[in-house]
Amino acid sequence: MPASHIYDAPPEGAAADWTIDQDWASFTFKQHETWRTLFHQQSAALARYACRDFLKGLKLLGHIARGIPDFADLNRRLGPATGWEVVAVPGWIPNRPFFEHLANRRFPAANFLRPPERIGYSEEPDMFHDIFGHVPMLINPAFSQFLVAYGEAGLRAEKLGAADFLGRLWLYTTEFGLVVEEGELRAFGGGLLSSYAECVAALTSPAPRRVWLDIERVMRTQYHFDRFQHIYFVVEGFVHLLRATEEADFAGIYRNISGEPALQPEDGFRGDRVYDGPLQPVRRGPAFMKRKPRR
Ligand SMILES: C[C@H](O)[C@H](O)[C@H]1CNc2nc(N)[nH]c(=O)c2N1
Ligand SMILES: N[C@@H](Cc1ccccc1)C(=O)O
Ligand SMILES: [Fe+2]
Repeated sequence: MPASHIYDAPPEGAAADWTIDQDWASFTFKQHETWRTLFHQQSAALARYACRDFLKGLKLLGHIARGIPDFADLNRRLGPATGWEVVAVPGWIPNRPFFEHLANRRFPAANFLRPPERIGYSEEPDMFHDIFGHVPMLINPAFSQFLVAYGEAGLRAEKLGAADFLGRLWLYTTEFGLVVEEGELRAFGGGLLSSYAECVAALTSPAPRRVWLDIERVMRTQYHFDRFQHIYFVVEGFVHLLRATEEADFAGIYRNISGEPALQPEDGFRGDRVYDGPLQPVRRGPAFMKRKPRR
């Protein structure tokens, strides 16, 4: 069982809002090396696979190529460019503080880094996943506002006991969401952008189901947390995602679906609008995977 940083009580040193000191000085040369390897592998691989605003956001954060970023330094750039700040958390925190941070434009980022042997895929969100996978997308105003609307909806859902249903909306958009841009299928979900292996599968494999986003359908659908998804949802664009979230009657949806069994990720569903557009071609491994010509 992989080491899991899942907390139901604030660990030693965490504040009441679950934030903790990033303790940037504690990271070793080896950990900065792991970060640099992750950064260069992922950015080389994503040029054709990531949505355009992710690539733009990554350029803005370019200095994080050098090694593990000091969040205080990162925030000096991120704040003026997006209105967000990154706050360090010890790992997976309960719904309430998580929603609270998002509603106030504070992005919770894990304060630990995956070990070198988990470079291609990590079963749990680590700092690389949060900073590389999620933060660049904050420069897209509609997506950034979607996260705020999501946090606010989460705080309301929490009162109804519906937070886990809303967690599915996060998972199938912010974690593993796909978007069509100029006719091309691209990834915007942080869980894809921080994992080359799953990003390629989500964009090129015929195996997973791909369905146009419908909020109620997403909230019915269970997910796997620590392996590749069996179904991916496709959005037409981020304004569309924001609009759908702002207009959703989450209380009504919750009443509709809470009495029915959840859909398994493998299940189809009546009314699914299947995405039948083009997939991405499988490209030869990115630069770092090309065999060096034998001298
Ligand atoms: C931010 C992190 O990468 C991950 O996406 C989110 C997903 N949903 C979550 N939901 C809760 N309640 N707590 C969390 O820490 C997270 N982490
Ligand atoms: N699989 C992602 C991390 C992740 C795990 C679980 C949920 C979301 C994201 C990665 O390798 O970076
Ligand atoms: Fe995430």
